[in-house]
Amino acid sequence: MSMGGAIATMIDTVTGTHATFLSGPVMTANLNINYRRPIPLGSTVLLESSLEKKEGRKTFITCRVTSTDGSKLHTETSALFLSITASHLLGG
Ligand SMILES: CCCCCCCC(=O)SCCNC(=O)CCNC(=O)[C@H](O)C(C)(C)COP(=O)(O)OP(=O)(O)OC[C@H]1O[C@@H](n2cnc3c(N)ncnc32)[C@H](O)[C@@H]1OP(=O)(O)O
Repeated sequence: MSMGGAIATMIDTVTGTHATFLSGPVMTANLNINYRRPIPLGSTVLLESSLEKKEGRKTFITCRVTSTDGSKLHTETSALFLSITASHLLGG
């Protein structure tokens, strides 16, 4: 079975890339993952990332991890990304 942290990395990467595409530079503020069914090691899965809403600096994204045919739901996630400036990245 795949580890929860590895699954979270996959989800953070996909939703973070999606949020960056929509909103420019962002950081993950919140990642809320419900693990519904285990992911067998070595299996191929589908990640579907959707924009829920944008409110000012906040970009809310949802993400489902399913089997490739969509029949098995592995995880459901809601994520919040906050737009940041270059100075935030430098610790300012
Ligand atoms: C491959 C490409 C991937 C790209 C994406 C990569 C994403 C990452 O993994 S980044 C690494 C992990 N994330 C981090 O280390 C982030 C650490 N946290 C931070 O730096 C800051 O807390 C940060 C930037 C998220 C927010 O700080 P800051 O910009 O000062 O915002 P702040 O003023 O506290 O809050 C702004 C608003 O967001 C809300 N907010 C902030 N954090 C949260 C949170 N965790 N949950 C809910 N709401 C939040 C605040 O309530 C506030 O709301 P409102 O304006 O309505 O009052």
